[in-house]
Parts: sequence; structure tokens; C-alpha cells
Amino acid sequence: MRDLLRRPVRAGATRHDDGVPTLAVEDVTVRFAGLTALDRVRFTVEPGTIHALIGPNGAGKSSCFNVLSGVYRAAGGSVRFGDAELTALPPHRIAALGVARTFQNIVLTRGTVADNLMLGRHTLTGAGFAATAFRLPRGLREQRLHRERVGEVAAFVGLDAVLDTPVSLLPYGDRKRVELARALCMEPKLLLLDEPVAGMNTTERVAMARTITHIRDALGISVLIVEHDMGMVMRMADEVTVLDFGRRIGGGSPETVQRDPAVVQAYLGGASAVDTTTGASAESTAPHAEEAP
Ligand SMILES: Nc1ncnc2c1ncn2[C@@H]1O[C@H](COP(=O)(O)OP(=O)(O)OP(=O)(O)O)[C@@H](O)[C@H]1O
Repeated sequence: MRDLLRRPVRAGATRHDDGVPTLAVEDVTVRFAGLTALDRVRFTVEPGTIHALIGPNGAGKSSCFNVLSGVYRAAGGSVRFGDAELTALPPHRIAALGVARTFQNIVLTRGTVADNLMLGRHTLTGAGFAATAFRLPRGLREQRLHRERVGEVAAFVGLDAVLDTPVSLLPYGDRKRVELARALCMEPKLLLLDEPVAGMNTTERVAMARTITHIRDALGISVLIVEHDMGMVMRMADEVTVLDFGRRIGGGSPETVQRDPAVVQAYLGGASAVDTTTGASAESTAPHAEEAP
């Protein structure tokens, strides 16, 4: 399956080599008027690992994702993905380098599952508008290859049975899964997952955690995940970076982070200790939480 998902669909073109580059975030700073949302933040996502970016509300996690995906421009620092410097690039160029992002709030309400997954193939389309619109042989052949690939990705994430179903009819957990599959359809080397289990029930969370782990293990893709479900983070992450008030206050293995007094204090002390997205108290979102999966 790994080779299938990496298979180039553009005749004669290999979109990216087989190597998954290291993501090196170095001294990244983001400011909004008088507020410093990220203050010289550093961390490294090693190839083929799951790296979790955690921290209380307002810590700077989304701002960091927005820099990595080209939505925000950093005031300082660098983000290197292999040989490429990402901080000067627009979102579509970053996506073309193999960085795919999923979003916290699902916006998928139109079209079938297959339609939405085909959107993920957009950056890989080589035949051009004319060949596709006028149904020229090259365009048709490429469309067929993209559809095949969409079917393979759907099967990988367990959506093959609902490929022709409108997303609006799917349960919430499956819609989040479509969002993940759409990102996978971009043939990424690095997946940025923004709260992939937010709003899910326990069964859906367990299934999503398995899928994300499977993506790392079977495809070798790096995953950077922002997630408030600490049970899930601590079980699946190879490495964790902890932010608080825009600063990196800790990092390392899940075990190291859970024992770090500064991290525990950030979650349990101060005004940022309550998770405003869920209304949960700090205890339930602190890094030693034990909920499933
Ligand atoms: N576009 C913006 N304009 C002004 N301030 C912003 C903007 N985006 C984020 N901020 C501020 O930057 C800080 C970091 O916010 P950010 O959304 O990155 O945190 P977060 O860790 O993702 O929080 P959450 O877990 O609640 O999503 C916050 O104080 C926030 O209010």
C-alpha cells in the first residue's frame, strides 16, 4: 500500500522522492499587534514520526500550524522542510512540497466522498484545464488514474464503502475521516492534523487514533498533530512539544513531558487551565489524562 500511495500519477513525473524530510522549526516568532503569539519556538519533526504540539488554550498551536502551512507569515525564525525554506512560501507552494493540512472545523458538506477526495488530487493534476475540460485522451487517462488512487486512499482509511455517498449524510466521525483522506490524497510527506478527534465519541476517537498510527507505520509519513485529547496524544506520539503563552516550555518523549513540572503547572495553574473548546477542567486535559484510546 505504501508504494501505491506514493505512486506518481503524472506521466514521466515523480512528484517527490521517496525520502520524507525532517521539519525543522527554528526560533519562529509570530506577532499580532502588541501580542506575541509565538516567541522563538523551536522543535524538530523527525521523518516518519508522530510529533504532538500541545499546550493550553491560546498557547500558540494554531498560529504555529498557520506558519507551517503558509497562512501566517512569521516575524522571525525559519521553518525548513528538507532543503526548502517554508516561511517565504504561499500555501499552495508548501502543499506542493508535500505538506498537507487538515482543519479543526469540518467544512465538508458538499459532494460525495469521492468528489471531496478528488479535491485532494488537485495539486497533482498535470493534464491541465483544457485536456480535462475538453475530455482529451490525456485528460481522461489522468482522471481515471486519479479516481483509482482516490479508491485506494478511501480503502486505506476505511471509506471505500461510502465513496459515492454525499458527505452530508455521513456521521460526524466519518466526515472527519474524509478530511483526513482528502489530505492523504495530496500524497503528503508531512501531515498537519489540527484536532483530528475533536467532537468525536470514544469509538470514533479510537478508530481515528488507529488510522493515524497506521499512516505513520504503513506509509512512513511524518505527522504533526495538535490535539487536546491527552490520552490519545500520550499513547500515539513519539515526541511532544509543549507550548504555553507562545513559548516552548517543554518537550521530549510523552513520559518525559508528563513528568515535567513546568508542563504540569502550565496545565493545572493559571487562567489558561480551562479548555474553552470543551469546557473541560484542566485536570481532564492535562498531559497525564488516561482516557481512551
Ligand atoms: N489572527 C489573530 N489576530 C490576533 N490575535 C491572534 C490571532 N490568531 C491568534 N491570536 C492570538 O494568539 C494567541 C495564540 O493563539 P492560537 O490560536 O495560536 O492558540 P492555540 O494554542 O491554538 O489555542 P486553542 O487551543 O484555543 O486553539 C492567542 O492569544 C490568540 O488570541
